[in-house]
Amino acid sequence: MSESLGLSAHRLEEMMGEMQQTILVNHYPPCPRPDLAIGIDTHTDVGAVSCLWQPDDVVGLQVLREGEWHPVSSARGALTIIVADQVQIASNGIFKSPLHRGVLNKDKNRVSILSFYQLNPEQLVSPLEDLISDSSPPMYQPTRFKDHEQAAKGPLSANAS
Ligand SMILES: O=C(O)CCC(=O)C(=O)O
Ligand SMILES: [Fe+2]
Repeated sequence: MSESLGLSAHRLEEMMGEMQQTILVNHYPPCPRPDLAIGIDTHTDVGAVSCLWQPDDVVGLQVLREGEWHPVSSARGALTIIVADQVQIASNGIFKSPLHRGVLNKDKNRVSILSFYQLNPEQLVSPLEDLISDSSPPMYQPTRFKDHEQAAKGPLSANAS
């Protein structure tokens, strides 16, 4: 990911500092009225990146793009990588941390397994200097991970001004 921004291979990782991995297993039981209920409501992931494994063929992850919800299916056995907020900040908005949600299914169980890469609570993340120029001013202020986690509600907003 760093190299795709024209940076050295570990630049994003260095900005994130020592990360810890949190594993989460979600179970979505069948729901007779999926139109009236939600599994996991709209959010962005707050850490660096999230790896999602959907072991069943039941699609439940949706991402919001241009005002529309799109299902995200994975090839069998494949991991889906979700860019999270800290990579959006460090890349100065080039990588986007998508709004997503988990929806329910009428007659099928669904399990999703996630590995979140979280930061040390004191870790300070700011847009990488190499990505800042007169034409690309910083979109975010340096923010400690614990403060971001606390404030995280809804979409990540540009707050450098
Ligand atoms: O179950 C899913 O596919 C998404 C879960 C999710 O977004 C989360 O736990 O943060
Ligand atoms: Fe999520």
